[in-house]
Amino acid sequence: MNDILAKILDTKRTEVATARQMRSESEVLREAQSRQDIRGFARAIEDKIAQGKPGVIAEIKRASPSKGVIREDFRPADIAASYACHGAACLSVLTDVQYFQGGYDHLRQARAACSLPVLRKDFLIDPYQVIHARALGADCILLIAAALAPAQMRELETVAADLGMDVLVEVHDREELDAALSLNTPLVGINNRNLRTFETRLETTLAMLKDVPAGKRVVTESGILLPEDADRMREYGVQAFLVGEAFMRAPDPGTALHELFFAR
Ligand SMILES: O=C(O)c1ccccc1NCC(=O)[C@H](O)[C@H](O)COP(=O)(O)O
Repeated sequence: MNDILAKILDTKRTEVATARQMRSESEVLREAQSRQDIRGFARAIEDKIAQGKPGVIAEIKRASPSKGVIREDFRPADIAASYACHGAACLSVLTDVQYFQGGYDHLRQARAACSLPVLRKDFLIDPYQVIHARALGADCILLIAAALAPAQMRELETVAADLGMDVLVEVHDREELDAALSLNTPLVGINNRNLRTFETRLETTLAMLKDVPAGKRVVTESGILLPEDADRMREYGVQAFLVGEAFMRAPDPGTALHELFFAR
C-alpha cells in the first residue's frame, strides 16, 4: 500500500462510505435520472476526426500528485470557454479534491460555460460514484484498469450506460488492455504515465497500438507537451488526445491548445 494509486483508492473507499451516509444512492439516482441533458462524448470525438481534425479531450486540473500545483489562476468556466473556442472536442475535469485539488463545482462550472461533453476525471470504484457523476452533469466516466478488476469495470460500465453516459477505459500495459477489451466502449485511453512510478513515455502508446483491434478508438493520454509530440502520434495514426499540463501551464489554455494541434 505504498504507491500513490493504492493510496488514492483507499481514500476513495472512505469517500464513498461517507457519501453514502450523507445521501442515499437511490436519492442520487433520482437526481441523475431526472437530468435530460446528456452530451455525446464519443460522438464529439468522432465528429472532429471525421472533419479531419484531432479529437482533443482538454483537461481542467489545478494540481496533480506528480507535478504539485500546476495552475494558480484557476477559473474552470473561463478555461472551458477558451477550450471550446479553440477546437476542443470534449473536456476532462478533475473532481478529486485531496490529490488534484479538483471539485464537483469545477465540473458544474466548466460544463455550464460551454456546450462540450464532459468527462468526470476521478478514481471510480463504486456504482455510487458513477451515478453521482451523472447527477453532477458528467457525460462520460473514466475507468482505470489498474484500479479495477474486469468484472468491476463491466459493472460500472453497465451503470454508466444505463444513465446514457460514455466510458473511457484507461490502460497502461498489455494485461490491462486485455481486460479493457472485454468492455463495450470504443474509447480506449492508453496512459503514457505509469500511475505508480509517474514515469511518462510516449512509446507506451506507440508500442500498444498494434494490439488494439479495429473498431476501438485509441486516446493517447499524458505527456503530450509539444507540437512534435502530437505530430509523432499522428504519424502512427493516433487521432485522439487527452492533454492537461501543457494547457494548464499556459496563460490562455485554449491558445495553447491551438498552438499544440492547429498552428501548422
Ligand atoms: O498526473 C499524476 O500525477 C497522476 C497521478 C496518479 C494518478 C493519475 C495521475 N494523472 C492523471 C492523468 O493521467 C493526467 O491527468 C492526464 O492523462 C493528462 O496528463 P498530462 O497531459 O500529462 O497532464
